[in-house]
Amino acid sequence: MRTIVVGTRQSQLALTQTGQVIDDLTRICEKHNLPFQFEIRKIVTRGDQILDVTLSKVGGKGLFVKEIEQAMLDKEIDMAVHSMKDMPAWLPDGLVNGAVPRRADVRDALITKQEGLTSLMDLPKNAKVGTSSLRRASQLKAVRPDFQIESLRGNIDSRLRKLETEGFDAIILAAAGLQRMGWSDRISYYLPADICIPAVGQGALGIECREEDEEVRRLLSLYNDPATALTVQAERRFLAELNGGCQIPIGAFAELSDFSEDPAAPLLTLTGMVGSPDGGQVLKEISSGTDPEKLGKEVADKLIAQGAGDILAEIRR
Ligand SMILES: NCc1[nH]cc(CCC(=O)O)c1CC(=O)O
Repeated sequence: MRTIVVGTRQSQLALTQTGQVIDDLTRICEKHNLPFQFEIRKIVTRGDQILDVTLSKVGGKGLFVKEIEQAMLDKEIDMAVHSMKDMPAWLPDGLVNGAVPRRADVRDALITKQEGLTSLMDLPKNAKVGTSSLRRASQLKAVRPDFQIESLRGNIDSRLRKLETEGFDAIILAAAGLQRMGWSDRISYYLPADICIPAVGQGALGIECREEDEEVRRLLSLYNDPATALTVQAERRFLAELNGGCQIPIGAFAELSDFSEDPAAPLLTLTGMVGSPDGGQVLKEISSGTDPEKLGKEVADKLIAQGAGDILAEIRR
């Protein structure tokens, strides 16, 4: 019996996600009679150590995954469960994304003190809104230029506490994280994905493993959800094309249409956005196609033709 060591960050969300993935994999092993058991190894990443300071100032992509990837290359762990949106667009040599499980909710959610919200227009004038995501700030300011956007850092649990202690009218979090924690009753309003385009990979998980580990790869292929994998592939190609990390106001989400003519090559629709942090400019493009790589590149090219490169250059300066 092989023990597969699963690396994870030690935030509540990371531990919950890893536990849920191990439960799913255990069920798959029972069903297919595979001789594996699982063990969790907690790893502190640089991103966890510097949650209080401005992450974008520290720079670098993959602040939450680097140490975990090194442990995998060093064979201290065999696989790792990541939030897909924290994964850099490129993986290091020797590692692969072995499975993309079925995606949860892709949308961002508003958590407010006021109840019964039916739109962003229901929030008071000059509302103080907490988010450190330039992507969220840009898209909210585009609809409500009066919003006072203020930085909000930390794990999901500490961000929820800050809604009360720091006097925000609203904070924004990914719906998926709250749902996985069993806290979806805190959500007052789901932001429609076409108004606030989610982060690339939002709501999805990525299970990373060593390229040469055939046993683990075979197990993970049984856990992969092909539809989610295709949509995430288009979004990530889009991100790679714009050379984006999570600290840049870029968003994208892809959907599979079920009215496809050819079931072997389902039709994907990808919406992408690049915005300025003050919401003064929000560029959006949408395209459809069957090849996720071509589609990701096509939407990125259309945004660059609209001037997305200038917005991104200004932010990276
Ligand atoms: N950037 C942090 C992060 N990374 C993954 C999630 C949870 C949602 C997901 O898996 O997409 C969150 C929290 C948030 O953005 O609210």
